[in-house]
Amino acid sequence: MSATQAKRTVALIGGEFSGGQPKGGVERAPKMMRQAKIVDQVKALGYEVNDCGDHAFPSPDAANSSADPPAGIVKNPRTVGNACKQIYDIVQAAVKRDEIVYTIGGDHSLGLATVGGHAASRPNLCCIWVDAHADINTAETTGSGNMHGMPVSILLGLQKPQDIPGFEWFNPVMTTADIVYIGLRDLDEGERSIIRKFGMKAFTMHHVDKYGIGQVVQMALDHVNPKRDRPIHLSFDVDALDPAIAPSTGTTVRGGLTFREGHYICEAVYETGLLRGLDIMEVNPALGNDKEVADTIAIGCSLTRCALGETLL
Ligand SMILES: NC(=[NH2+])NCCC[C@H](N)C(=O)O
Ligand SMILES: [Mn+2]
Ligand SMILES: [Mn+2]
Repeated sequence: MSATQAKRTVALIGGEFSGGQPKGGVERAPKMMRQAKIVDQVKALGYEVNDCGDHAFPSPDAANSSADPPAGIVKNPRTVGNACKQIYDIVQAAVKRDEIVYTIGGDHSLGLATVGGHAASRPNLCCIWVDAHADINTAETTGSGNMHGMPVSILLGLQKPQDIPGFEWFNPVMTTADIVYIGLRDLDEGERSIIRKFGMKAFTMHHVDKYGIGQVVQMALDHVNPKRDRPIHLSFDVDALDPAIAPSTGTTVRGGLTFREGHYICEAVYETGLLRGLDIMEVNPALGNDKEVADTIAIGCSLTRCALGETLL
C-alpha cells in the first residue's frame, strides 16, 4: 500500500446510459466491467467499495421522441437531463460521505453529472478531462446535436442550463480556469473558438508529442492545481486513447494516446494524493469484435487500477 494516498472508500456508480449519442451498447459497459471483476480489483488495492449499483434509464428511441422532442438540433435533452440529475444526486451523496466517486459510463454526457455533482459538494474541485474531443459544444455550436459533445459547456455555464429542456435544475459552479484538457485532436470550429475565447488550458496530442506525457501532466497540474492542494476529478473518455488499443468506443479518432501515456496520466494523478473522482466513459461493448471489446474493457479496468495506485510502489 502506497503512502501517497489514504485509502478512502470508493463509491462505484454504474451509469447505464446511451442517450447522449446515437450508438447503442455503451450502456452495457458497467455490467461488462463488473464481469471483468472491477470490484474485486479495486478491493485488492486496499479500498472499501461502496457499491452504489448500476442505474439504467429509459432509452430515447424514436417511439419516445414525442415525449422528448429535440431542442433545436439538440437530441434527447430531457432524457439526458433526467439521467444526469439522478447520477448527480448519487455522486453528491457519495462526496458528502467523503468517498472517492468512481463512475463507469455510459456516454460522456454523464460527465456533467459526475463532475458537476462532485463540484457541488467540493467547492475547490478541479477537473482533468482526458478526451480526443473537448465536449464543449453549446446548443448553438453543435453540429451533431449529440449531448455527449456538450457536457463541459453546461458544466461551466457557457451554455445556460435553463435554455435546454431537462437541465433547469443544474447550477454551474466551476469556471473555465478549473478544468484542463489532455489528448484533444478532434475539435469542432465552435469548440475551438470557445477554448480560445476563454483562454482555456488544453494539451492536444501535438503537445503530448512535443513535450512528452510526463511534462504535459505536470503542466496540466500546474495550471489547475499549482499548489497541489485542490481535490481532482479525472474524467477519462476512452476515445482519448488510440483506437488501436481502445477500439470499442463510439467516436474513434486516430493518433491518440498510447497505452502507457493513458495509464501514466492515471498514475500521475494518483501520485498527487488528490484524486477524489474518476470517470471511465464511452466504452461500448457493441462495437468491434470479441478481442477488441475485451481489450477495451480491460483498459477501462487497468486505467481505474492505475488511478487508484496499483502501479506505483
Ligand atoms: N464524448 C464524446 N465522445 N464526444 C464526441 C463529440 C463529437 C463532436 N464534437 C460532437 O459534438 O458531436
Ligand atoms: Mn468525451
Ligand atoms: Mn471523446
